[in-house]
Amino acid sequence: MALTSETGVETVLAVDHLRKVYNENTEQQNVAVADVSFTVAKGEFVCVVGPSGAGKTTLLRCISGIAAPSSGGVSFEGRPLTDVPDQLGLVFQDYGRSLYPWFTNGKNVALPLRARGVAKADRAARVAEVLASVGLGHVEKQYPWELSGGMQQRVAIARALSYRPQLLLMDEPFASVDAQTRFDLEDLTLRVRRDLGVTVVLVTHDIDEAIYLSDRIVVLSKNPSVVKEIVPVDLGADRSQVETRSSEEFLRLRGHLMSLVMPHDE
Ligand SMILES: Nc1ncnc2c1ncn2[C@@H]1O[C@H](COP(=O)(O)OP(=O)(O)OP(=O)(O)O)[C@@H](O)[C@H]1O
Repeated sequence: MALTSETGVETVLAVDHLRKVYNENTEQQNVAVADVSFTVAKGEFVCVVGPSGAGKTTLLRCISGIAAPSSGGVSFEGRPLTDVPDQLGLVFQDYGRSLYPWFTNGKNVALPLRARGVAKADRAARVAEVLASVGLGHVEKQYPWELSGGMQQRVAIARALSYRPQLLLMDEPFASVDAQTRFDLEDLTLRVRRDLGVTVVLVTHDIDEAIYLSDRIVVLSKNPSVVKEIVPVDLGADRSQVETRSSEEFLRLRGHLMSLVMPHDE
């Protein structure tokens, strides 16, 4: 049964005293995540920030069920996570390696649907719908290498959304594109999240990006990481790149987050 928070909103994800040690009990032992706990409510947008090497990617691997925690755990919709759940969409930084160059964009988007046994006619309709939702209805028959980097990442986002996930996990998804494309992809992600009601957890190095996108920001300490602070972002539902980023509240949050993640504060 799904848990509910004090506010009565359903908790989709609960990370409970998660610890991840690589190469445990060997000379190469490395505590990547020391002790991290937080929850994510249904429909919420949560960003995870922290210094380089803090264990952000490791945390996301554990949340997605790709890697097993050394201790502590993750619950998804009230059930302990033991595998990669079907209701999960994943988007990584490296779209160049996540799309298959020998498949058309449409076929790339259809892959998870095939894996889940969705019938051919439904697959075709779903692919067309989801590519249109990221503004790429016209590239279905083309190949990834015929598109710009930003367009390829939109195809990767469409693929993650194709099976209508409850939870979208994104690891530095906009780090490999230029600044203007990055703003466009941020706005696309906010729109998709609003239209589909999907819950999002996104890892980023970029404090401004985290503030622009989030309802709450989980700030990790330097490695081995613990949660330093969970910062609520009270910027309203309607955000715009120019106005939101120049608002007083945005600048206040930026100052606060900088003081949390800068090395002198450790
Ligand atoms: N597969 C692995 N095997 C062993 N150690 C690993 C592995 N993956 C990551 N690590 C180590 O775990 C620590 C945390 O790495 P991780 O990539 O999770 O951090 P990060 O916060 O995402 O880093 P960055 O911000 O630089 O991308 C680092 O010391 C890294 O070397």
